[in-house]
Amino acid sequence: MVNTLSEAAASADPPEEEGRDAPLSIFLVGMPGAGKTTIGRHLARLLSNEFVDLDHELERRCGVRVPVIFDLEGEAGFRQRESSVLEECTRRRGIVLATGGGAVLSPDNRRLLHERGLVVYLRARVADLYARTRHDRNRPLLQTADPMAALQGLHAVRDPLYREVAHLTVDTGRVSVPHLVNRIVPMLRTYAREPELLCRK
Ligand SMILES: Nc1ncnc2c1ncn2[C@@H]1O[C@H](COP(=O)(O)OP(=O)(O)O)[C@@H](O)[C@H]1O
Ligand SMILES: O=C(O)C1=C[C@@H](OP(=O)(O)O)[C@@H](O)[C@H](O)C1
Ligand SMILES: [Mg+2]
Repeated sequence: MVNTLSEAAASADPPEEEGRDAPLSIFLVGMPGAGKTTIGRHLARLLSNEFVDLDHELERRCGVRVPVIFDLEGEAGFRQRESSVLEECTRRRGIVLATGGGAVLSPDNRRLLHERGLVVYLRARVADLYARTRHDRNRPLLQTADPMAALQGLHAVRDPLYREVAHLTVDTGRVSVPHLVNRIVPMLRTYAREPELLCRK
């Protein structure tokens, strides 16, 4: 894996329609409820970038919501579709992409994310994730008798993967979305100026 954004820029496969000088994309990763969709939308607005949510893109293409894909094709079917859309979306430059929480499970997805853009891990405590997702019925993996235990299990498996794939990590606990966005933007700017200084995990 490359270690800095400049290496990422150099190693990324340029999309056919854009050259290597096109602006890099920002890829948000993290657990369900970390705030990828919400923060991604705000961040894109502030940066005047296009916002893409991987789940919404998948839903648009399939014509059904994520839980229906899980019902019809199981998690394995969902992951295949997710990987295919991720491969396409990560080719695009200058976007803010909110991934789904499980997108990092595939080693190929992790490689594409890390090599093609700047990956930001939105980190959150399991208790906060639980509070933010407990009333939402659109996350099939959390529709269990004990969603807190489900989140703990997912976090144990995935936290090392988010750390592995990320160029930057941002703690989201007890910080409002606007504050987080205002915190992330200067980090991105510093990183873009001096990428070697900010290769944090
Ligand atoms: N930093 C935060 N503080 C409080 N609530 C948040 C924060 N980030 C996200 N939320 C809320 O948590 C819920 C889940 O956020 P979402 O963006 O869908 O997460 P993800 O896409 O990572 O699963 C939403 O209702 C959102 O408004
Ligand atoms: O954690 C996961 O495996 C999933 C997270 C969801 O996205 P969010 O992380 O935006 O909730 C969605 O992709 C799907 O329900 C699977
Ligand atoms: Mg989301």
